[in-house]
Amino acid sequence: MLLGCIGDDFTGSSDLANTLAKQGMRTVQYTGVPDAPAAPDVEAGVVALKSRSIPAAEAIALSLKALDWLKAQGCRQFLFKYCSTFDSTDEGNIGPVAEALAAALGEDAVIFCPVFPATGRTLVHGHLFVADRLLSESGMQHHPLTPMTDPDIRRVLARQVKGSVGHVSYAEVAKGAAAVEAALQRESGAGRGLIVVDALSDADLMTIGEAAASRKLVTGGSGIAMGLPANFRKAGLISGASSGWQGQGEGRTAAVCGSCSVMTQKQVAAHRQTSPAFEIDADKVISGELTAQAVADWCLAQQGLPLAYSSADPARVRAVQERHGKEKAAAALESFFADLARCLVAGGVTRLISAGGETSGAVVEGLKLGTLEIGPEIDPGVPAMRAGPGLVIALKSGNFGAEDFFAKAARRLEGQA
Ligand SMILES: Nc1ncnc2c1ncn2[C@@H]1O[C@H](COP(=O)(O)OP(=O)(O)OP(=O)(O)O)[C@@H](O)[C@H]1O
Ligand SMILES: O=C(O)[C@@H](O)C(=O)CO
Repeated sequence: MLLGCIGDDFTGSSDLANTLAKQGMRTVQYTGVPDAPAAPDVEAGVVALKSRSIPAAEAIALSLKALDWLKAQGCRQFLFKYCSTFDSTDEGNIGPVAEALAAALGEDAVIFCPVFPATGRTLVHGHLFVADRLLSESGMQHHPLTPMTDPDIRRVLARQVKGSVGHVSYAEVAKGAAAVEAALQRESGAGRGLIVVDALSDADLMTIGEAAASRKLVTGGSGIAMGLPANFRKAGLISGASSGWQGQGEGRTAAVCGSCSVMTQKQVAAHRQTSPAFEIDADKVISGELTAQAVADWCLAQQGLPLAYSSADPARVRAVQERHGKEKAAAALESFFADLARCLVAGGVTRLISAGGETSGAVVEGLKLGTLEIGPEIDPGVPAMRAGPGLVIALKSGNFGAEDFFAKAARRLEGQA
């Protein structure tokens, strides 16, 4: 294994694995820290953690454990993947985890670059945009667990870390890899070793990747991985063999969705126009009145692609959180989705689509999925994956995918182009 990656959620990890696979690295995603060695042909390993919204100390401990495993697989470089919208709170977990990994690796110039142009995330003057809106006006200010109300990533990071935050400007990135390398050294030499790096395009990410060739640790969204495989290729270390992934023809498809993000709500609305959809009432889940088995039975009785969703607009989410408490509501819904996934698979579902990072984490853990083999891309940031001989799965980050995502994912999982 050459590149060892730690993802702070499950959908984000598959986003990263998708980027690395597209760039020609043989990539595998692991659910949590494996307790056995990786297969010898894996070139990039992504250890998916569910550490985005847990207490910072726990996120650090888990990430360091993942780092130890990746080091033991022989990795030469390490990547900490977080959300392209920098989902975190002032307590963490991006800053504290990155600082702990940097200390463990002895890296004194750590890149922070959440940029993912294919999904509209760009960074300039240290400010993160989603399409043409500042992060704080993009809908992310209403995120149920990590509302993002400050678009200046330098300021957000500074509130999370012990060390000092530096910046590499867009003007420097535009000058090329040597200029970025020099700027990283300048910032680190001035004691600002946690360095936010601007980027607007895939070409900028390739430049930053080239400049990061000798860095032990880089951090960012999946975009920061774009330029790293080229360094290994240049060194003659990548085999270029194809993975031979195949879709799942037999069985049935179902979709589950706990994401409340703006894009997901559009996808749910589009799906409802043509296909069966069951709205999960959060209050009834929390009270125990609605069971996962009942929802699974409903799904399994439908023709076409059934979708079970709890997605709601920010006002309804807030009302549920006020009635029950944020953590209790999230825990109840996530354990419901884990049960639902188990019931669906037990009922014959072989192609499962899950939307939402926390939701997908619960689904993957609920199904006890171990190693995920990366297949073709469904939409930017979302690959089809094989979880075992009888199950293929797609994990969609909240804001990813086109409006017809659910139907498209079903086709890809079946093996259609
Ligand atoms: N109807 C609802 N009322 C209150 N909370 C809800 C409701 N539906 C979902 N939630 C909670 O909202 C959160 C959604 O998080 P999740 O990570 O799954 O989606 P997301 O935030 O859109 O995705 P991502 O993190 O990938 O962008 C979960 O904690 C879930 O329990
Ligand atoms: O980077 C992203 O936006 C996604 O991979 C993700 O992590 C959202 O949960």
